[in-house]
Amino acid sequence: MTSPYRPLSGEDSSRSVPASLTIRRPDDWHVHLRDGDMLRAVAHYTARQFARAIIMPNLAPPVTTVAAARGYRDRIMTALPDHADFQPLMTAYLTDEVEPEELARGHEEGVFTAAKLYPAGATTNSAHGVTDVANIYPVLERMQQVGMPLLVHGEVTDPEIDIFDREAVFLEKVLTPVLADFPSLKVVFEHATTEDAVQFVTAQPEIDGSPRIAATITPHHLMFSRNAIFAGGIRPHFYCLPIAKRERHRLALRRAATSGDARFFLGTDTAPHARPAKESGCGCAGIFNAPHALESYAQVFEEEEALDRFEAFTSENGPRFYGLPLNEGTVTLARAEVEVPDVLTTGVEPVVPFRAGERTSWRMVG
Ligand SMILES: NC(=O)N[C@@H](CC(=O)O)C(=O)O
Ligand SMILES: [Zn+2]
Ligand SMILES: [Zn+2]
Repeated sequence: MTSPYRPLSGEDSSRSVPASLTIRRPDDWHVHLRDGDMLRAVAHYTARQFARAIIMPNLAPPVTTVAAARGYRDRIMTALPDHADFQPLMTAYLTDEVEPEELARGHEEGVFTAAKLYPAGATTNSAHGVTDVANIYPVLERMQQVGMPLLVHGEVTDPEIDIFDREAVFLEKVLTPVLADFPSLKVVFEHATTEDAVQFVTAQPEIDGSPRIAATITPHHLMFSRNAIFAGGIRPHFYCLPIAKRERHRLALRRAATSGDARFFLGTDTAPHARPAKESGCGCAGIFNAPHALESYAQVFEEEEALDRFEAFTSENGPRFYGLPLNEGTVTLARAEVEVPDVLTTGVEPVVPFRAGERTSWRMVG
């Protein structure tokens, strides 16, 4: 089968690529760990590579209260091997009904790091999301007051809007007024997929010399364009939301991620679904990239000849934006291949990982 990825440009022998790379321990600023059997099957992949992760709250039912977030945090820690050195950073799922005081209390008590806006119907488990951003204005007011960041799945849900345009329309119709109405609210534009989003983020003025908006970028949106979803047939394991866009956008994301600009940082959006739920007449959106996420990012930075900016993207820009300390300790990647399995069968249900059957060009070794 031909690979839908851009070929490694490492064939050029005039370029010197280090045999290994040691960086400050990284964090993952956008992760779906799920719950129950799936949580137990996947959590260790994220904890192996990352010191901390922003845990998405789109469970069924969603995580909307401080008590639910504490319970979920405990289940995550229980699912990990003993002595795992990993800190889940919890988020609240915004609904039309969420109470501003519940969020503020969760933030004050150190349970909620941030709150997540899913427009109702935009993506997996978003049925309880916000139907009109006007409904959460009192919540945004309170978040702005207490300095709690707003994380957004930035797509409009109007079925009249073409799926490839939903991110750009969200920027204009939803995010622009929110930023104007809440001038000191901090925002993370999650899983940016368009040149429009890159330009939008870089165009926003800073507050007192610090960015007030940043964006996470996934490995998969850096590695393939929408052609991969249709390469020789329909390939459900390349389907996620926001959907991959045309090549021009992928190249803009690669420039942003590797630029060293502090407003762009690592967020894998690892989103496991059991194989039957992906390989279906109506397959779920989401790509499970946790097993080799760092390896994938390293490959992109190598291809862009930007390995000197890798650590800023993986380990510095995120904590600085969130106002958290940088991690102590390091991880090391070697310029060596790993064969990604076709399917992972350690859980109750099989899950197909990102890059299944491919060889990575980097390997995390410690
Ligand atoms: N990214 C996805 O395609 N899916 C995510 C939800 C999300 O991040 O939008 C999921 O929870 O499966
Ligand atoms: Zn999303
Ligand atoms: Zn996500």
